[in-house]
Amino acid sequence: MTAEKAGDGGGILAFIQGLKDAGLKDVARSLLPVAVLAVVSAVLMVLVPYLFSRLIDDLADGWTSNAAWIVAGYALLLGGGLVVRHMVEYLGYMCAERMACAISIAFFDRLMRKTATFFVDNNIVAIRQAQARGAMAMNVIVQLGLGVILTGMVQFLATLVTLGAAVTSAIAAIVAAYGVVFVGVTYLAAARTRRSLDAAIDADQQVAQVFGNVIGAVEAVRQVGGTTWARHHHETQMRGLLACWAVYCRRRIAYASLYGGALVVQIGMTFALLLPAWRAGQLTIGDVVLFNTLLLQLNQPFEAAGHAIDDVIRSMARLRPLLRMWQAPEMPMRSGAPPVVISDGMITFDRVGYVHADGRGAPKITATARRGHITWIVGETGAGKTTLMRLLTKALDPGTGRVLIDGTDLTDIDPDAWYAVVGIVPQEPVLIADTVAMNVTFGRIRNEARLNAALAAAQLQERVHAMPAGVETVVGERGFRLSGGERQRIAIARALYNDPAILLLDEAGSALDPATEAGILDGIRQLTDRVTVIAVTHRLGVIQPGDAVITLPDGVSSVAPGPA
Ligand SMILES: Nc1ncnc2c1ncn2[C@@H]1O[C@H](COP(=O)(O)OP(=O)(O)OP(=O)(O)O)[C@@H](O)[C@H]1O
Repeated sequence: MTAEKAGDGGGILAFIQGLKDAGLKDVARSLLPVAVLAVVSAVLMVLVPYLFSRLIDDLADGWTSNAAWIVAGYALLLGGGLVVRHMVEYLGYMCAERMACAISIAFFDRLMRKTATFFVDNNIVAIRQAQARGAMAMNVIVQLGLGVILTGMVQFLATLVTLGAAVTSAIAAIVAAYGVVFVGVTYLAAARTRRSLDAAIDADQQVAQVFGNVIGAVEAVRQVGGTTWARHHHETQMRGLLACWAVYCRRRIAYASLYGGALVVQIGMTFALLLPAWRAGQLTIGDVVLFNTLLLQLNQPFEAAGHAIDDVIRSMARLRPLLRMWQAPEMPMRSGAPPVVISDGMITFDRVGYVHADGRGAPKITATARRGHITWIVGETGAGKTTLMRLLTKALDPGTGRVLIDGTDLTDIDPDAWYAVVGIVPQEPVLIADTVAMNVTFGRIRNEARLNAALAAAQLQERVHAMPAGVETVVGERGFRLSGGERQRIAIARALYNDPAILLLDEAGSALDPATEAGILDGIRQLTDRVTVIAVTHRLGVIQPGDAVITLPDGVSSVAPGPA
């Protein structure tokens, strides 16, 4: 628990630093005028009843010329106070929304740099939930901080000053003590129930993770008759979450008696002091009215401040999943790193190996890939082919040995600089719900000639031109309006679009018919005089004489004798 809390502290600092980098300073600056207005609003909340009490005393003495002025001032301040309170509320809301916007932008930037492992551990629903809840939590913290905690504190101080002057300093001290007890009990209750609150937040995040897993695989779940299981699983999790919240709420209710007790003591003590003073003629009836109004009014900010502190603590807990993700390791980027210059295009595996957490992975490989032919990586399933490819795509860093690119250690090459020269076709193509053109260019500058050339090289040009809107055809969620082979060919076109110096294909033809795969490979072979091509395959028939083969787990580089 202690380590976790310390981690949270570090997380908050890193989080604040990240927000500063994302332009939070501007948002923070815009909070200042709202804070000033919050102070004005709090002062008015005390000034107005004070004026009213003076008016009553004036009226009790008979009508004086002052009374008209006091009534006018009272009415104006009452109206003005209302306007200022609304301004604080909505300007605070605007600042909070700006802060939420800054958080979303900064978090998105961070996600872009997260390691591949991060996306293995967290699904999109869980990430989105952490982001939305975190932004909402910051929103609550800002709004309550300005509108309730700051206002409440200033109102409290102004009331004390007013009560001290108009009534007695002893009563002011009792009220202050009540405030301290109220806020102290709130803090204590929040601290004591923090464990059950954290458990509820963690359970909530778990629900999101499972929700994302099941909804992401909904068709498969339906097809195996797993909907009852999925529903039950989700319901069990939701009930577990509810149980966590019930424990938290029950514990909080137990603290309510402390608030009640504090209020009884406060009222009893203050009236015990006040009434004898009034009977002795030391206080006017106006003073008693003022005291009563302020005391009742004072209880509100105490309660509101108590709830606000509670909400802020709850919001801090809700920030935790976001903070954890915020702090998760990122790919080491080197700002201003020079572009990678590929000269010979020689890739050397120098005793390269990687072991996953489960002890499996890629064995130590020593081999070389050159231009002039395709270098195939083959081996039985689970031998470590994809793991080796993930080392080449910098999704993983070697556990042992090095990958050298024209003699330079790949670990020392900036990811962005590397991705500018490499084309990657993963084992499972990733498409977004956008057009064919967008799925090929993927945010790179669009060039019609290159787009068409890439589609042609992927044997997709004819098929795309036959589509209703050609390259502007929308492919559906994850490209599901296309066939598996078409999705794979879009991924190939995407890899070729930027004219890469190195091409990495991980079973890129697994969903294609032999003729289409052979056609694409013929085109790729023609590129090998200027492109280093490394490809994983299970179909040994695609290997041609002159190709190089790295067989896992041995990792021996050899020239294939011919088609199998
Ligand atoms: N992220 C991971 N965490 C733990 N183990 C992993 C991870 N990724 C892969 N593995 C394990 O490492 C081993 C090698 O996996 P890899 O995907 O590299 O094999 P492969 O040769 O590409 O297999 P296939 O031919 O079936 O695609 C497998 O046993 C796999 O279970």
